[in-house]
Amino acid sequence: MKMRNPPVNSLSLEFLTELLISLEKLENDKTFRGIIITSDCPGIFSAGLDLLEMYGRDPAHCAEYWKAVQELWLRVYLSNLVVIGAINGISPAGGCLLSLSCDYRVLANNPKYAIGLNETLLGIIAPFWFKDVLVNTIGHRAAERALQLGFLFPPSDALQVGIVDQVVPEDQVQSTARSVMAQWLAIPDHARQLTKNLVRKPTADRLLQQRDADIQNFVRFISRDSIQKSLHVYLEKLKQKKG
Ligand SMILES: CCCCC/C=C\CCC/C=C/CC(=O)SCCNC(=O)CCNC(=O)[C@H](O)C(C)(C)COP(=O)(O)OP(=O)(O)OC[C@H]1O[C@@H](n2cnc3c(N)ncnc32)[C@H](O)[C@@H]1OP(=O)(O)O
Repeated sequence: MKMRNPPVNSLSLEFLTELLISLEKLENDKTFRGIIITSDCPGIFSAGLDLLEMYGRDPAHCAEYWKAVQELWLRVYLSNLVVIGAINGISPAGGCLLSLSCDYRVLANNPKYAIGLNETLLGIIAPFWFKDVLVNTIGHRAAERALQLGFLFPPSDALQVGIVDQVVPEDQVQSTARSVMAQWLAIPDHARQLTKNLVRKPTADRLLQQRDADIQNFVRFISRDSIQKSLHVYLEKLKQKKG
């Protein structure tokens, strides 16, 4: 699955909906047993959640958006398919969550391709289920530092801390992802799927048990004047960077 939402594969409501529909189709087609998620935007896996879906929007829109974010996460995280991330670009925040929700992550060895949950740098916070997935992946202490400081790990650090499973030369990302897929597909589906569910269900259940409350928390938080100001400042910084 090649993500194509130029210029930066930001996860807008429309794009999330497209991804959800595509995933659902693949899940329902029994001839598919695995997917490789990668990007069609040069140098960018995904810029994460679309800031314009959270800035200057009314509460109803924010609620609809957050529901779609939750939905995509649950679908990828709990997918019965083998999901491999072929991460061929930078992957901050929501882009990192998408990567972390794969069963295996292969990152291209380019110092620009940083990955991490950088929410605090925007003046916002990673929701508890983003945090849970990071803690599950790199452990409590490393996650505590990474989350507070908004670390974006370059490939060598990303491998060392375990946020990705493999770092390979850029031209080998897709072929490595395909070899990894072959290994994973050698396992009988039912055994692998039940095991995946056993490991991941408690984390997903934490959100499933409080989805509506999570949406309300998000809407309350994102609608605060101080948070809207932080988003404004961050968006202006992105604009000014262009010069
Ligand atoms: C108490 C209870 C709390 C409950 C929950 C509360 C909290 C809310 C949590 C919300 C979670 C959010 C997670 C996220 O994912 S936030 C998004 C984080 N993303 C980023 O920080 C990345 C920002 N982008 C960049 O750093 C760069 O754009 C880049 C990806 C490195 C690419 O750089 P470059 O190639 O130089 O491209 P430009 O910077 O020029 O960007 C082109 C274009 O795209 C716009 N853009 C970039 N990123 C986003 C984005 N994420 N959303 C929307 N738009 C984006 C950028 O502004 C440019 O637009 P213009 O061409 O119009 O100027």
